[in-house]
Amino acid sequence: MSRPYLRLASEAPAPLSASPIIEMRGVSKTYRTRDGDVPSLKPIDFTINEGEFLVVVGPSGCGKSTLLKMVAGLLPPSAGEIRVEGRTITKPHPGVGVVFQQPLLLPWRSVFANVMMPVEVKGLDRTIYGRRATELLEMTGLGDFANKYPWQLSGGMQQRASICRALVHDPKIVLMDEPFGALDAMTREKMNVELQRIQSTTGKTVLFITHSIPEAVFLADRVLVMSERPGTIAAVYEVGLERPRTLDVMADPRFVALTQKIRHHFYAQGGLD
Ligand SMILES: Nc1ncnc2c1ncn2[C@@H]1O[C@H](COP(=O)(O)OP(=O)(O)OP(=O)(O)O)[C@@H](O)[C@H]1O
Repeated sequence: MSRPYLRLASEAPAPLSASPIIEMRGVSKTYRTRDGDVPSLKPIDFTINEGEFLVVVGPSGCGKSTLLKMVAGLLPPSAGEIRVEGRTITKPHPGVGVVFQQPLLLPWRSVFANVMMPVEVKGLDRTIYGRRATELLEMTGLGDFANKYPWQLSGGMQQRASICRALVHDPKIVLMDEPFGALDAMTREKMNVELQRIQSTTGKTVLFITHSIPEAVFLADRVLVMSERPGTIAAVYEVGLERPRTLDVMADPRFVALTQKIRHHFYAQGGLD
């Protein structure tokens, strides 16, 4: 039977011409707690290529955030090695921007000052990167809100500001942990279109976590499906839909077929949540 979109992990090696930017070799995680060990990830071997949009979906508690935190250098693996741009990760890497589910903006700083935080922390040129912050705010429709405070913005606007903050120092890699989970459905769709446009125009490598299968297929070059905790790679699906994508792509028979295939995968293993 031909399976144009479904490839098992072992059958879907990275294309030969692509250059690896994030490499995971035998990466596993067991949390040591007072109540005993919590095995969270079984060994994972996976490569993300430069410029790739990789989306991870999986049941609640399967270790998605754990994986992202390890790639971010915020958490050490229990075993194995993660390499970013060829270097083993032992602490946060300057070429990586991270967006969490909550915008985590500082309420006493203006939107512009929040976006500029990585520039200050890294001691980068304020004039050059200030221009970049302004451009990013304009690009995400926040140009008129640079001098406002986070509480004067809607949830979607705050999340857009946090995305600007993750991009301001021009990281090659952006890690996003359910960034749109708290948004209403329409704002979320708009954010997906925007993120997809930003990624395809800037060529960033994105590792994105979501619970939404349509969101995953809309955004991804490849969707990595994880198994239940302790999680590991259950399957990798190649999306293959042309870019730029608009919301109309959701009516494309290939989009529908792939979302169904992934959904069936989840029902077969006991559901998403
Ligand atoms: N600091 C910690 N100490 C102990 N156990 C932890 C810790 N952080 C996470 N875990 C456990 O590790 C497992 C994986 O957690 P993780 O947050 O990575 O899952 P997830 O797939 O991101 O979940 P969700 O989709 O619900 O956000 C869970 O069973 C969780 O209880």
